[in-house]
Amino acid sequence: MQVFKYSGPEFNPFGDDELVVDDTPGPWPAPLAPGPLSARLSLPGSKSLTNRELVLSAIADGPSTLRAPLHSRDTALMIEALRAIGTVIEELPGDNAYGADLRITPAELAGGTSIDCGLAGTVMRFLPPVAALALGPVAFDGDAAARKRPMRATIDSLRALGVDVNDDGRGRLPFSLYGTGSVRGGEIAIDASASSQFVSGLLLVGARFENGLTLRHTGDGLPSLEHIEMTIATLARRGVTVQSPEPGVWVVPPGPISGADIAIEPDLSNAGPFLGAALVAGGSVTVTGWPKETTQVGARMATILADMGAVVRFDETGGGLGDLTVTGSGAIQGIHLDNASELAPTVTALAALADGETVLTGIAHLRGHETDRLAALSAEINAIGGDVTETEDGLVIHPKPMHGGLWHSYEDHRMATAGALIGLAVPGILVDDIGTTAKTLPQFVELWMGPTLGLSKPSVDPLGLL
Ligand SMILES: O=C(O)C1=C[C@@H](OP(=O)(O)O)[C@@H](O)[C@H](O)C1
Ligand SMILES: C=C(OP(=O)(O)O)C(=O)O
Repeated sequence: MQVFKYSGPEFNPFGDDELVVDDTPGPWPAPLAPGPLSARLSLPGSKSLTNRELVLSAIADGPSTLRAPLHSRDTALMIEALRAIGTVIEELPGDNAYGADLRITPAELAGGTSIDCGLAGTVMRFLPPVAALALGPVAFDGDAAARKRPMRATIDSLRALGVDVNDDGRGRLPFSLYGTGSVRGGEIAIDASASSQFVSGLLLVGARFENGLTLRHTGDGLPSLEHIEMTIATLARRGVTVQSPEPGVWVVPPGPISGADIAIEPDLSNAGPFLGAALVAGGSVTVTGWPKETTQVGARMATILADMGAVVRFDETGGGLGDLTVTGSGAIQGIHLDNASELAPTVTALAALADGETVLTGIAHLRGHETDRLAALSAEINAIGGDVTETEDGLVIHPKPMHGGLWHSYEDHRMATAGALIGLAVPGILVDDIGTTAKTLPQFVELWMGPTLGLSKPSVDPLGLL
């Protein structure tokens, strides 16, 4: 693990001290904001879009090219998994700031292999239905933390589709399946209340099942509907039309999936902490390459930050893209927000620094994310003097002065960035494992210290703007 720390006195990031990189594992002193910000940055590709497009490219009728895909732990795991079952994935020459474009050539899928899901929900929920199309056994496992994440709907749905699955009955990783080279498909019902990824994983592959797929969600509320919409939109671009005759029911007809040339949008959820920094420190942060139309839930950050007191501006730059600029005064308003999805850790960090109460609802399923995010956020903020209460389906945050201390990341990239955000305003926050940001944004520290805070020379400047 690479750890970044200052060569000078801790908690004094404003002097002449140089940013040095060393390899000694240790906590990362989150820098205080040096004053109002004036930052402009571009971000690497979306995890959710990259991993959907990788899957669709692997089961398409012809080759695909992914432009500006995300290169991070979660996408590397997806690439390795698809290669393990036979897909050819090559890096194309080029000089992208955030890593190579990818050429994906589908091949006959073969089992006889094992897949490491790491802690990636998209790998553990999207890959098993793909592997079921392969000939031969495929074993799935992941990090110790991944063995706690809900997997029952994936396991049960594969069985209902006629796939032979071997598991220990806990509805968790590890398990293995025995592909026969085809999947019968047809009509099934699942309880997807623990994760929208159960639905997305099946919809992505449904057109490849002999009878297609009719999927009915039977449980309580369905979380992260935006992510299901994203799945349907990525399928539509490849010629697969998913019908939804009633809420919670989706029909995927059997048929072809086209190869495609796809430009991946920047990750708007990962933009959250950077844009939120303007609210904490004051000043402005601009994220370039922001798509005018998108299915990413991260786009909601623009409205959320406006509701929390920011001035948000979108300047079109052409080609359906623009610059999103968030300007803050340093004052933050509390909000009531339902279904914050993967944005919840960022919003909670901001709420802890706000002037009034924040109530987050509709996020009970965050207990099954990289860690139990409701427990982790309340434990960490309360440990540094804050006031967060867990409710049945969310959090209530009351602003309270906080003090420095060790901030635990729980192997969760969004817990680590939440610590960095609080550290902008609270002196002495030490994030125990900032390296966990590599799950979806390996350049987090460079972008945070460089373009955002102006504390170091950025080594990533894709648009030559900095
Ligand atoms: O499909 C996806 O790309 C995702 C769906 C969501 O999962 P849940 O529905 O489990 O929250 C989201 O939180 C995750 O970060 C990415
Ligand atoms: C929940 C998340 O990840 P995953 O794709 O592993 O579910 C997340 O990125 O916030």
